[in-house]
Amino acid sequence: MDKFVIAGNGPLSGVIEASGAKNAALPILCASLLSDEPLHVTNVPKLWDINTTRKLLLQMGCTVEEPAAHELVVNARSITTCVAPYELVRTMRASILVLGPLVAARGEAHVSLPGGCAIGARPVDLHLMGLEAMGAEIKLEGGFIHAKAKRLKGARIVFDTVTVTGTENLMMAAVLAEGETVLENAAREPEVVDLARCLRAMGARLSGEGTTTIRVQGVDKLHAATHRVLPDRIETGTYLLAGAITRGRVRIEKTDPSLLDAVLVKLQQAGAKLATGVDFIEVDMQNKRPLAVNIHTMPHPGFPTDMQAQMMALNCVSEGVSVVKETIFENRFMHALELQRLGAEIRIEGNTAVVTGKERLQAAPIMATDLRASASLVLAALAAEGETFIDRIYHMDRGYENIEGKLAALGAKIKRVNKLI
Ligand SMILES: CC(=O)N[C@H]1[C@@H](OP(=O)(O)OP(=O)(O)OC[C@H]2O[C@@H](n3ccc(=O)[nH]c3=O)[C@H](O)[C@@H]2O)O[C@H](CO)[C@@H](O)[C@@H]1O
Ligand SMILES: C=C(OP(=O)(O)O)C(=O)O
Repeated sequence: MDKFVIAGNGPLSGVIEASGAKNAALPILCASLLSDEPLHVTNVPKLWDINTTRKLLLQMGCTVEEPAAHELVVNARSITTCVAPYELVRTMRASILVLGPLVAARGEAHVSLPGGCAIGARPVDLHLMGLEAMGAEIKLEGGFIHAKAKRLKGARIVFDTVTVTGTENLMMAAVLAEGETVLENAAREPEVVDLARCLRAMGARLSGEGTTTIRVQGVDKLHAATHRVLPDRIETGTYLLAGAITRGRVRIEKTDPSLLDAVLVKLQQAGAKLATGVDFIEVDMQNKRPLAVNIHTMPHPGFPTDMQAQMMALNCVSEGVSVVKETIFENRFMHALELQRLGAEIRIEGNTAVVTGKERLQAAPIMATDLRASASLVLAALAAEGETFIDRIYHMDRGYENIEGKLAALGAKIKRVNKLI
């Protein structure tokens, strides 16, 4: 199993480019199932989750071409099966995103129930409730969701919890339904907005994305389209924190500062000097120790849960005491135990972590438990004294393209090794 060996070596500095957003590319690739014509997606990040989605689409009978690096053309005309098997779904929760498109466009779907992962139970009851409200017949059997519908019917659906993939699944289902669907208390995440833009390019009629009410007027069919995936705000935020935690100066290009308002506010509170332009963000810590900042995760536009672990790592070396409250997932503090191995002082009480900043962390062998937990460990290792070994970094490859290349370009000493150490 691959490991990272990271030697903390002072301030990082330099310029790197953001990749396309994983959490936008995944639903957009699944949206290809809504049409018999090709969907050409550009700025697709090179990630494990993208490979898994590709395998999922291929085994359903879609064709997937790669006309250039970071581009995929998917055509679902030749689809032969509406099954998303356990072997693929268990490696990627986002596979649930084929459910809405398959029922809407093909009248049936058989999707393995996505399991819980290390960050919480993550049920899909709201996805199913919405599809049922649109007239789908749903059965759970043998670990699978079986959904059937002749043609879905528009409905008014009120989410009692804000759900990102739930909103995406039902938005995709609604574009081919008969009549109007209204999604209330919808997720406002930029990735939902990006999916809506892609659907519109394919001929869908919808409005309100980016607000809590999304209205969709169903159409009979969608057509070919080209869509560029928006930049990854979580990847961008992670590298900005790599600059901050090492007291360095890092510039991220091909990104969009308007996607990261809540994170940039926290970086400023931590004492970072920020410069932004239409497509870049630069963080400059001016060699100073960061200040501790309180975090309270919230659905967009609040502070993203997918940046909580990385921010906790920053707090571990900041001046002062901070309170980190996780309100989205009930078990998203696995990184705290590993950060403690590096000498961090963290006290967990329910969904709250109280972090007392230390001037320095010390290297130790540690283990990645999920995607963003891994990112926080990499950040902490960059700021620790000595050589840190991080095991199970396959989690990281799910969501960060060429992480060691990008960090090395900023001056980090990071190596991927594949042997027992
Ligand atoms: C592929 C993708 O885009 N993943 C993101 C997506 O995950 P995902 O879409 O799975 O997360 P949700 O927004 O659905 O989850 C939010 C909360 O709602 C709960 N819930 C969700 C659905 C449901 O049917 N019932 C229910 O109770 C979840 O358990 C969780 O407590 O949004 C999360 C929250 O921003 C991010 O951390 C993930 O990176
Ligand atoms: C939790 C994440 O992804 P997923 O929903 O695919 O598990 C993430 O991107 O941080």
